[in-house]
Amino acid sequence: MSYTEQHFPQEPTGPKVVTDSIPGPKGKKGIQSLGEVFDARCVYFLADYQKSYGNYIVDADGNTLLDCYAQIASIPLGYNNPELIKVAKSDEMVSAIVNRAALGNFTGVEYEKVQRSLLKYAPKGQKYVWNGLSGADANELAFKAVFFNYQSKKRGFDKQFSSEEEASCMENQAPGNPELAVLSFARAFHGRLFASGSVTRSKPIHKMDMPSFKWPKAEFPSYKYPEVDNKEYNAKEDERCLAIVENYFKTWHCPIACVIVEPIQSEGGDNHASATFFQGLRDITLKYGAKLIIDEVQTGCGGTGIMWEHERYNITPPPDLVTFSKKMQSAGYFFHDKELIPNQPYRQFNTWCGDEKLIMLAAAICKEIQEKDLLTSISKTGEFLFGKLEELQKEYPVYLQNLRGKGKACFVAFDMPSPEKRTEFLNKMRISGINIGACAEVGVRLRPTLVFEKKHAQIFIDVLSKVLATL
Ligand SMILES: O=C(O)CCC(=O)C(=O)O
Ligand SMILES: NCCCC(=O)O
Repeated sequence: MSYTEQHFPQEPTGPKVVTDSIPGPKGKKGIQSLGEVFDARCVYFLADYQKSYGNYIVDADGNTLLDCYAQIASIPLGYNNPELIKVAKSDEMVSAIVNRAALGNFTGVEYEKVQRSLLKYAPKGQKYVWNGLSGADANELAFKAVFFNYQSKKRGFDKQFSSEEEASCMENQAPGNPELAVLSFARAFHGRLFASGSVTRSKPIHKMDMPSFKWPKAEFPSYKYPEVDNKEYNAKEDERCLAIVENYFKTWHCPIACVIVEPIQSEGGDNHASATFFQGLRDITLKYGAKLIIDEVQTGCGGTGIMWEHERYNITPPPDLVTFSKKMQSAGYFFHDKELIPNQPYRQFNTWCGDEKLIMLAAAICKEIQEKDLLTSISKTGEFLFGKLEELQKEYPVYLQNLRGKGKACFVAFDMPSPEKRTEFLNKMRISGINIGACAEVGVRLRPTLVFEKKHAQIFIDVLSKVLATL
């Protein structure tokens, strides 16, 4: 029996659309009234989460859509997963919810066990975790850890701050607030807060009008597909982009304390890079005494068929920090060098220091993935899906351009010929019962749950081929 047969015995056998448009009349009315209390302009449709089940999301009008986007890559094990519901109803979870601890100061007796249960699933080579609240928060916390470490090393790890440093930081001035930079890449997405917004480079809408850190932007490889026919070109792309990174280290007006990079740039267009590129980044950061942060917010927790996508590249030594959120539900960063724990308490601190209920959920999700071998099954689904997409691509080369993500489970994307065609495509897919995502200007991305099986992939392909025939 497959995972969904076992855990979602009532899962629909296919999508069912009962209104002429999505949202239908109830959804439209609901969104309009919601707009009085919430900025509802980005709402695609109103979902009914109590009725959503497994791989299917149900909307307010009773439309049942096969969900290939899963809350922007964030539902790991299907809607209303019974194993997670058990965890949610446990006495420990109830206590964590109604007695939310300020974890740094008033840690509960059970917390060590919770933290250890999460650490079991840390990426290879990582030993510690610091918890945050969202992907953007995780990245900003990681930057802080890096900056503290950078300055502590310079000052001497055990040395106290000087009075000049203390006075100047109260004026937002050096030396207490030094000029240090984070290098990121064109088309990167790392969040929308201030430091995370400064390293985000995918769309102006994410950062317009915000004061920003003036940090260097390198180029991320732009590969040609299929990869087998473009090996030489793609290898040159790696070299070109690595040379740009190194040049920034040589010429930037202040020290670059770290590089942040996604293993696959997701929001920015599902842009992949090779093991050579990532090892090159590792080598450059080591050469210049900088840290390497891998942002696994979207790629982590199994979406690419392995738990942490960067492990595929065997980066040696492992990255210094790995940030996570989305499918993990909890957020934060893993690391291995104890000196990334600040030299004094209360530097990396806030009221919550994470969220115990979500850390419990994260550990339960990882355990379920491991115990039910969901990485093997999602990889098999991905292989089947990609094969079918390659066949369709022969028939519709204009609409399935740059098909990418082969061998990376269902973390798959392709490009449409124009933004207008993409909008038409996404709308037609939705009204035909498939919820699917966009990325960059013309990209279409699949981000299903880890319990997306061959039968679901087949439904997707059937609808896709019908829709492609109408474009
Ligand atoms: O738009 C956002 O803030 C979420 C972005 C994201 O992670 C994505 O679209 O992949
Ligand atoms: N960054 C994704 C926001 C949601 C969307 O455009 O579909």
